[in-house]
Amino acid sequence: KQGRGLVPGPRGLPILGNVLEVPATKAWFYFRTLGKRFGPLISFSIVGERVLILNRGSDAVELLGKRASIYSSRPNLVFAGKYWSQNRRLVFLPYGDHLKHLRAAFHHMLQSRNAGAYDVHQEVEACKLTYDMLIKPEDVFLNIKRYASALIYSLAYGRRLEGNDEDLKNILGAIFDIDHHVRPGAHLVDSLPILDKLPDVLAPWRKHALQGYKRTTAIYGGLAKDVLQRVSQGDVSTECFTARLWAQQEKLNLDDESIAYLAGTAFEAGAGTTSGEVLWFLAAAVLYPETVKIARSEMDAILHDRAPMLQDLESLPYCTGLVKEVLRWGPAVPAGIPHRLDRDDTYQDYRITEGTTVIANIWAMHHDEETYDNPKVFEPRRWTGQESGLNRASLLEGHFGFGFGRRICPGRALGAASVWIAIVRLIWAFDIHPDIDETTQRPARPDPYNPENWAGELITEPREFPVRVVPRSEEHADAIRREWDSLSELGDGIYRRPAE
Ligand code: HEM
Repeated sequence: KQGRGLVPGPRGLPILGNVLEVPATKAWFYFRTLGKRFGPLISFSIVGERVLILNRGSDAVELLGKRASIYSSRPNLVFAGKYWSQNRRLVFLPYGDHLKHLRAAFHHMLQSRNAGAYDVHQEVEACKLTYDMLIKPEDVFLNIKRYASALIYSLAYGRRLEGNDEDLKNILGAIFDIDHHVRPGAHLVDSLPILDKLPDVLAPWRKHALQGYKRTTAIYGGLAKDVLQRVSQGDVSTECFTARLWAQQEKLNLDDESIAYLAGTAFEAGAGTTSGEVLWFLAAAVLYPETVKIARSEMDAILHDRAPMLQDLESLPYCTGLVKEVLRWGPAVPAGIPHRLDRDDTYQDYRITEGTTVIANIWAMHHDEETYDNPKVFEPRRWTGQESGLNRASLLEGHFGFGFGRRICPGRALGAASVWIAIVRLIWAFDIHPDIDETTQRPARPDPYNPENWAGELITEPREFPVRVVPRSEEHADAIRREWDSLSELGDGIYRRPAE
């Protein structure tokens, strides 16, 4: 074969390329289907921009991982990145010094003073999740979303979400806006950056984006200033990302707005992903009830009725394998976040040109038969039985759910542990049954192979399905009520409880 051709892919129209073929929604399914015709690497163009799709993990490890020095940029998002975010959202930044600076600050922000300090937050909120399931069984999905939001809110702003519902409404509004504006095709200027050369009068979208920036800055800025005020009154004694940034503001060389956006970004990137994974667990529990039974017997045998804590993670290999399997089987970010290639490159027999947008189809990678045996099947045992056992770090290995190389998710350890404690607590306390689906008149089957069962585009979750989460016994329901009652009595000191 002659070398150095372009990666194969569907032939598109002149100028428009394949823009009319690529579906605007759930594109990871379409990209996987293309793989059946063209192989694991596929390329095409969209209005002049080259796009490379990676459907197999080993290619992503090579390109986005080993060659990270040139594959770590992001496509240029003029509307959402340059104007709406004023380059303060690190997730949209091209690779370079500004990104490195903000990623370093982000790491610093997540660095807890005390080992295990987040465990208390995660366990308190997981207890609240089980309590909510008891008292609001009709709100199964909402209870899980509330869990993830309350957790990130407490870590980011050092106080409980309860009683601060207005904040949650504002933050979710800001997330909704930004999500809306990054959708493919949302703004022509993102496909044709030359339009950014137009003067304001011919580019009314610019004003619109700047207003969005102002609105979001008021929300995130207000929350960050409030932390500063509470710190000065000696009123933030718990874990708090924002307080940590204020304390190091000079050393980290951050202006006030950057601090506000770093904490806001943690919320944007961390809440929907965490709840998305816990919700995919619900789908797995309905489709593979025997795995939940095995996990529960393991817990009962080892913990003797006690509710699981994060410190039990290594003693519960099947449960930990189950959580890892959730991260593989139902990735919350199925098409990753696009990377961009900074220089011409060659790979295998192919030429990949500078500026190519590289999409890691994480969902296809996780369902690739050459990588995993029977990938369609939810099977926790594929992760157990290794001699070294499973620990917190191994939750992050063997799959691609947290992305790649220099853009790998900086919140992955926190996210994986939050997903773990929520899932094992739910298994410990509740039976999960499918409810009758009104259209089919059969028990719901939220099969992830059907695009109809997915909600969301960048950050996803299973579309809501009828499910019942019922306490497994009156003793377990009582234990949850008792635990929550004693935690609530601690008031603001709730997260200071020594982890027993
Ligand atoms: C189970 C939960 C989570 C999942 C599945 C997840 C997944 C991902 C993925 C796939 C990416 C894209 C990586 C790439 O471009 O290659 C990403 C990026 C990111 N994540 Fe997460 N994430 C989770 C939780 C979190 C949490 C809790 C935080 C913050 C506290 C967070 C913060 C971020 C940030 C800031 C980025 C952008 C990094 C960059 O552009 O350099 N994530 N995440």
